[in-house]
Amino acid sequence: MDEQGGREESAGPRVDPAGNEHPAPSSAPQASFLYAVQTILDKGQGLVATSKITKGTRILSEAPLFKVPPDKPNRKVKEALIIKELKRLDKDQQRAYFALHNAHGTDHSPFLGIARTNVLPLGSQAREGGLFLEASRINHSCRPNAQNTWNANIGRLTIHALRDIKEGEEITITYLDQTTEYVSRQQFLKGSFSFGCRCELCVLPPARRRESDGRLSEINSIDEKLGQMGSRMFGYNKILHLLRTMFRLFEEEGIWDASIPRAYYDAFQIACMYGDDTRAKIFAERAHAARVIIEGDDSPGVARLKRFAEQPTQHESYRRLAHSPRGVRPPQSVGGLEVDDWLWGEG
Ligand SMILES: C[S@@+](CC[C@H](N)C(=O)[O-])C[C@H]1O[C@@H](n2cnc3c(N)ncnc32)[C@H](O)[C@@H]1O
Repeated sequence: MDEQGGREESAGPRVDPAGNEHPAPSSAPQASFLYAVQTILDKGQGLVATSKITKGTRILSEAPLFKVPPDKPNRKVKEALIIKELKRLDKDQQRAYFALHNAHGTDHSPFLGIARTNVLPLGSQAREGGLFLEASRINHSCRPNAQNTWNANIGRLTIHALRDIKEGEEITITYLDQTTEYVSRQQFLKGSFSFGCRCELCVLPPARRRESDGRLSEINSIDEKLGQMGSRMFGYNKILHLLRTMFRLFEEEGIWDASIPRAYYDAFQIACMYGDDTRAKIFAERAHAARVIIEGDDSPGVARLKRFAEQPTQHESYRRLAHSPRGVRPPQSVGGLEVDDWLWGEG
């Protein structure tokens, strides 16, 4: 499929995001006709909000046309598997597959080129991907307003609004980690998707872009340190301090995605390790609340966090680093400020 940048907008089919065949059981707000597939200047097709979409809304829920194995070990094997899957589809579905964008030109066969351009991951750590006809039309932004998540409970990919989206605004997801710095972002997007990103973050003036890169680099360095948090290399208070710094950097960078519940989960784990039940419970509750916004309340990850929020002591690492409880009751809240200082060990 060729890029159609600059053409007059033509509203495509409207889609019922709840999916009539398999309605999603999530209680996240949903509405019909939330988006239309349209031609977007310089981006080919994309999804545009047809009404205001509030943060946490499930915009789309879609079953894969087929699943795609990881790239390695062998391209030929992968291609043969895709061809086998395509043969199982009906003619309309095959046509829809070949109408998807191919960012790889003649570098690969169309079977592989289309798959490599459009596959979305089936889980944050999953090597397997899925081919989705509707979600594949969502373009990238380094500061997206929506997030894709594979929900294994319902066997569907879901897209949720990360913030309020205005009517007429394009719906975007990110194709890479939001903490990737400018040059690496551009290289990856050019190499894997053949475009130079011109999102709000990528068009910042050079001085502000350097500041942004500095924050992203600091987030990544904290993340590395947190990876060693079970090793006693850093004490409890130091880790809490690092996490609070990370949340401040997320806020300054405008990052509000799965990194938020992940960081609260890290905080939960460390509080568990030190037997700090009170903080562990609060961190698990925050991780749960953030993840519900991003994935709805029907995903396996959300159910797990709910269990930990109810019973933090059930976590496998509970009191692994300290045998006596560290928890103290939180101070009385005055506008929430003291509680947050106490929570991060800075009160
Ligand atoms: C998964 S497809 C997204 C849907 C695609 N626009 C279409 O017409 O089907 C990925 C391709 O969309 C285009 N694209 C996605 N995000 C873009 C962006 N921010 N700027 C320019 N092009 C973008 C690139 O051509 C990329 O290879």
